[in-house]
Amino acid sequence: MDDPVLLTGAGGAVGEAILEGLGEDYYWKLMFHNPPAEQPNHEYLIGDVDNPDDVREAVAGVGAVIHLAGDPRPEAPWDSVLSNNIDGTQKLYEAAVEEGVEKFVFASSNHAVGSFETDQRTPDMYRPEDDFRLDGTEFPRPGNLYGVSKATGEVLGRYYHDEHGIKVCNIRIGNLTRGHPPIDYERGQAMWLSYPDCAHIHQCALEADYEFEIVYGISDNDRKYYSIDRAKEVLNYRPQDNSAHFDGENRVVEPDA
Ligand SMILES: NC(=O)C1=CN([C@@H]2O[C@H](COP(=O)(O)OP(=O)(O)OC[C@H]3O[C@@H](n4cnc5c(N)ncnc54)[C@H](O)[C@@H]3O)[C@@H](O)[C@H]2O)C=CC1
Ligand SMILES: O=C1O[C@H](COP(=O)(O)O)[C@@H](O)[C@H](O)[C@H]1O
Repeated sequence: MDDPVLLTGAGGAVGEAILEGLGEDYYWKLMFHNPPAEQPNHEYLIGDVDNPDDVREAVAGVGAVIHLAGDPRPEAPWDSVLSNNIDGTQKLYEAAVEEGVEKFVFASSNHAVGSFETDQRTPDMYRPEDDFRLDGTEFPRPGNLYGVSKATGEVLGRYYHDEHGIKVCNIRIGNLTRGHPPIDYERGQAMWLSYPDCAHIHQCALEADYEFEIVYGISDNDRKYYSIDRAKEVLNYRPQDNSAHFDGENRVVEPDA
């Protein structure tokens, strides 16, 4: 991607992981909701994705969008996910297709499919010997209204791709934590996404050739109930991390050189 890339939600955790890994690799246009504490090293603007003027300004001149902005709380109430996640995503898509943006990468979530984790399947599905896998072809099954908003974001992408041709990659992000996987949390270890793998999968989504995709964004954990085969095949995703390579906070196996 040679054109500038808009990163919404740039001040958050996922934005931090992406900029740490790819800060030098693209001409970034960062969108913050509130003024950042430190002066960014990249072009930036302050705005609300639920404001049509702000999103028009944000997409001006960019070739791709990584859309992270929104309310990330699994317990977020409907009025918040309706405005920040659903309306905000729709307004951004509308502005992006009007601008002729080529690619739109959407931060979807494990919570879009949270209700697959039934009492019958858990906790076995969080363990390495269990072979239950979701692969991105399944219909969403959210377990909360936040998950509904993420599933809706995916469907908005389907519509804007089919009717307007924009290339769309929905990444159902697992559990991003810095440095090491969550501790004493089997589910979180099974869907861990390391900071380097988070940056890498977003770079893959900016560079690969596809039309409309739904992939899982997790590291290559021994324990997993999300398949990463589609991300490997279509995006050429090659994760370096695995939650099994950690004992608590300590890495006990180095990533392959
Ligand atoms: N961190 C994780 O493990 C996961 C994150 N995600 C998704 O990734 C995205 C980023 O998540 P995080 O970085 O963890 O969250 P975060 O809360 O750290 O960052 C979100 C950013 O979006 C901004 N924002 C919120 N509403 C906005 C609006 N109306 N207009 C403009 N900006 C707005 C906030 O100011 C914040 O900087 C979210 O969409 C979240 O749902 C999905 C799955 C897992
Ligand atoms: O979508 C998200 O998922 C992560 C992981 O979910 P959790 O239920 O294990 O906490 C969550 O931490 C993050 O806030 C959310 O945006």
